[in-house]
Amino acid sequence: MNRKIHWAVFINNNSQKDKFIKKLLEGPLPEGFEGLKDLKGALFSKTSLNEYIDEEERHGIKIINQNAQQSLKSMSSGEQKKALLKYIFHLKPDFIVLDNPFDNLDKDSQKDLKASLNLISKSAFIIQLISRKADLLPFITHRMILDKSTIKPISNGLTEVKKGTTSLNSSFSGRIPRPIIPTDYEESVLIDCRDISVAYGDKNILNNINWTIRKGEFWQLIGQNGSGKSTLLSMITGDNHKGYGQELYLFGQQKGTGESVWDIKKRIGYYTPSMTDKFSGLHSALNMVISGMNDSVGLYLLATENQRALAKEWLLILDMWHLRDVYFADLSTGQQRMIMTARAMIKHPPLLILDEPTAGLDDESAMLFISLVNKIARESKTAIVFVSHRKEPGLEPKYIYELKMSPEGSIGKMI
Ligand SMILES: Nc1ncnc2c1ncn2[C@@H]1O[C@H](COP(=O)(O)OP(=O)(O)OP(=O)(O)O)[C@@H](O)[C@H]1O
Repeated sequence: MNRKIHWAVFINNNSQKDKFIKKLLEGPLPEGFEGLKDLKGALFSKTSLNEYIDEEERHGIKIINQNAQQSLKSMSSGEQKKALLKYIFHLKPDFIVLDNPFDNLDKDSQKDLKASLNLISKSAFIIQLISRKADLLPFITHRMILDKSTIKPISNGLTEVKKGTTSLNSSFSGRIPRPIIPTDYEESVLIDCRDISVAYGDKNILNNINWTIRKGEFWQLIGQNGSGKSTLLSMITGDNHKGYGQELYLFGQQKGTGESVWDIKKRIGYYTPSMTDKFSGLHSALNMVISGMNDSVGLYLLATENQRALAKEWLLILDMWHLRDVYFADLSTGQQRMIMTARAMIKHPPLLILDEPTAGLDDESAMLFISLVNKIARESKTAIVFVSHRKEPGLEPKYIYELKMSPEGSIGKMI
């Protein structure tokens, strides 16, 4: 094939990305992409990965990791993306749609992925859906913006890509609303990991981790792909059976000494973007926030007046009260994340965990989201653990805990 054309399609809060991807892969082709008619396309995205994970969990069918012992779900983000790319490579598609391919990847993995994509670009057309300008692939020849459902060319460099107008830390009026009932956990130490080690078979993951999280502290957890961040989080949330018999104290009680899982869960607010896919989306923005008080999405019907009033306060702070009756599915990605964070925070749990919460957001939405997290940290007694690969401009963690990989398992240190 001759020299290839490759497109970057900038997406923002208003872009109807999913519909655009569907049209590219199933037709009718969007304007400007008619040249792809009758060509075979493949999708490289977090959503397609989640579908493969689902397939494996529900039906035990391995598709992209057929030769691996390990389940797709238990792989790190970098490992999952490598497996997907290898699978796509093997399919020999004519074009590949890349949906924010660098999300969730650390610098080294991004470099590896860039090199592989460069190679693939010699034989397949690439359409890169991109939220953050810094991610632009070097071989891209055409740039456009997806404005709602309309594709518009960018003639002059990137100047037409919307500039952020949000100023950090001044985006919300009023203070974070108080909970109806304060937490029943008043001790200063929330989580205490003493010499925690984890191995899977002969693969060492964590090596003598010592980490104490106290009331009100704002942490960022960083580390390369595969360094064990998710594994460590699963210890903290009480979900990992490898915590038994170790010096792991969750809200004052050692793991494996008859603690109730419910007592741990109710003290942690948790949000990661893939959670959003699990909701049908047919609940209003207001009801999604209310459901954070009842721990089940459907139970907003039983909400008390106080609960409704509190949810209203949150929507007002987020400047989303006018969107209260809009279906969650119809909100922009940035707005959905705000709602999910309010939902996780509404009871002021002692600990709030945000796992890669800015993945897939455009620069402006990411900035607004970070501004909300900083505000929560300043105005509540909730401790925060924010997991992210990117150095998030503007994020103001008080402490950074870093996992550094080694053959004996990652060691952790405060930096
Ligand atoms: N159940 C399991 N069986 C085998 N290996 C596992 C299991 N769970 C995790 N691992 C391995 O442990 C390592 C650490 O994975 P983990 O997901 O904790 O890393 P991470 O730092 O969160 O990575 P990422 O940033 O890419 O999400 C990976 O190599 C992963 O494959």
